[in-house]
Amino acid sequence: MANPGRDVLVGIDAGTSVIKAVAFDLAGRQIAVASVPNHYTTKADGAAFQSLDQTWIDCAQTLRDLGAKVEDLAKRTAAVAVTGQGDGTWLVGAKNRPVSDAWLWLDARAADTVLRLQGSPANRARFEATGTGLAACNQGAQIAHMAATTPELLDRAEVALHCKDWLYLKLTGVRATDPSEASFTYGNFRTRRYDDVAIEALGLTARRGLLPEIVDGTKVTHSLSPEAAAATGLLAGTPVCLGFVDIVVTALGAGIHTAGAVGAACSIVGSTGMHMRAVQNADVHLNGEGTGYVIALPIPGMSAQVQSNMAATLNIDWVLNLACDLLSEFGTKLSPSDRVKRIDEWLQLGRPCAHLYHPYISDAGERGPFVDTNARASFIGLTSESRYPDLLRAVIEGLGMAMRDCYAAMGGAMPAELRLTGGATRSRASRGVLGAVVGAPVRISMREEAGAAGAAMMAAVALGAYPDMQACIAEWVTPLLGQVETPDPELMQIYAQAFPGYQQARRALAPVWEEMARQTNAGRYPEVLPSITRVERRAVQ
Ligand SMILES: Nc1ncnc2c1ncn2[C@@H]1O[C@H](COP(=O)(O)OP(=O)(O)O)[C@@H](O)[C@H]1O
Ligand SMILES: O=P(O)(O)OC[C@H](O)[C@H](O)CO
Repeated sequence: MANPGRDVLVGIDAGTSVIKAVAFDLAGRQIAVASVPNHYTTKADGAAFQSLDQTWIDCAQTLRDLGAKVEDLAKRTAAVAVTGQGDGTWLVGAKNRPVSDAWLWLDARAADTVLRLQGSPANRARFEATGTGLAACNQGAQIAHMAATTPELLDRAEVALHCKDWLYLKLTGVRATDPSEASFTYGNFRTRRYDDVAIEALGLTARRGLLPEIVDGTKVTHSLSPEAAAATGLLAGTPVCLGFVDIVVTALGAGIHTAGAVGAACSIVGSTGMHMRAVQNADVHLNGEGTGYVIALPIPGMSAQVQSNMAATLNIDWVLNLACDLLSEFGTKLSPSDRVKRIDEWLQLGRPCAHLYHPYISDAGERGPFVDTNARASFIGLTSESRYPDLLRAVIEGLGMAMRDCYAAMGGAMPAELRLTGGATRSRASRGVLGAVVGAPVRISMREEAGAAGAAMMAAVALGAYPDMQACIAEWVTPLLGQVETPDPELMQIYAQAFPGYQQARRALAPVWEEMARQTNAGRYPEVLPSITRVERRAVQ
């Protein structure tokens, strides 16, 4: 290590719901966490945006709060590593000032542009290079949409960043992105560089100047600037590591790749669902439909083969909110933690496979294993006997069905072991359902903050605390993997029999969603009932 006496690594994970800063010792033991809620706004036109300045203020706050929890944090910090929510567009202009609010991965405004680009003959070549299907959440699609609709925004921009890149810029003054976002958006996962074919297929050759330098955080760090030191309470000159996108560093921390584990896969069941396995680049399977992501891992020559459900726990929140809205009409208020506590009870009361639920609750539709902005959630099989616990159970089963749909589309065998992380995997009952639907034994990690840990692991490798990532995994990840939880064979059979119906129904519903979207666009149906306002997490515009 370059600096003896510096015995703490700080990982920042700037997520969609929460921004966290976590302190670890050099062997990966968690010391303390500080967090603040993230703020973003959604609008009826599909917009989902957040303020760049506020994101930096929130991030700096978590670092100061962490400093209040860890004695002598500033002097002891060997490095800071930053990861964050992926996709989206964070435009920065002159003097490193934001050009506008950031478009998030949840933003659906680029849907028409995605359809146009998908229809172009160049799209397959783009997919073969990036390994990534185009969806409205991708920065490439969003910038192509801006180029067609609001080119003045791009004219004012000097660089197009992602969330973690913006925080890296605020921490170090360096405009950069990492190999994972660069290659799945505009590049080639094999070379981890930008690719002319991919950029041209998006129609963005003329805007190429917006793409920043690619920095591999396992090899290169930059120093914390004096301004950032003043804002965060850390010392100027502290090395800062630009982490890969949160999806793969979370998977790294949660055990996507450990020595000798054959057939292991990793699912993050958070706001969004990310289902993936670590493969050698030569073994990546590029499907005929051109969907999914291939995201470089911070391990040489390896990528995560990913299929993603746009919404995972957002569906659980929706069904819980439904109950809470009704209860509050009758004067009963349930706090968010009260609601979550009832999940297990309702899950036990609900009848297995009483209904089918398609968890496409996001306004942006679905992105894996099929891309359809018009896709919408639905229950199938309601009867007069259907009760609330049945619905709650169907929602969690639906997350499992969507997960199985994703793994089935990846090519090769279904997972031999499913390593789970994210809010919905906290309880054994929910894990039991998810494992039984996918038909795989489940394992969770004792690691509480997998995303921040994965970023900190990159800093540990960059500083030379480990000879390579494999050695770091052996100390930070493998020992924390919990017992194997075997799913109930009877449940597995019930779900295996129901799964073809789940797929058949979602295929059959596609023209219905299309027609509904047409009607909505024609103004026939109001987007939201006038009495119900959308969740405005914070008014930033
Ligand atoms: N026991 C559970 N079973 C199923 N879903 C859960 C459970 N606990 C939490 N969740 C879901 O996970 C979401 C996020 O949970 P939480 O862990 O509090 O947040 P985060 O993942 O952002 O840290 C909750 O809003 C809920 O939808
Ligand atoms: O912020 P979270 O939900 O942890 O991660 C979001 C992903 O990076 C996003 O779904 C990428 O499109």
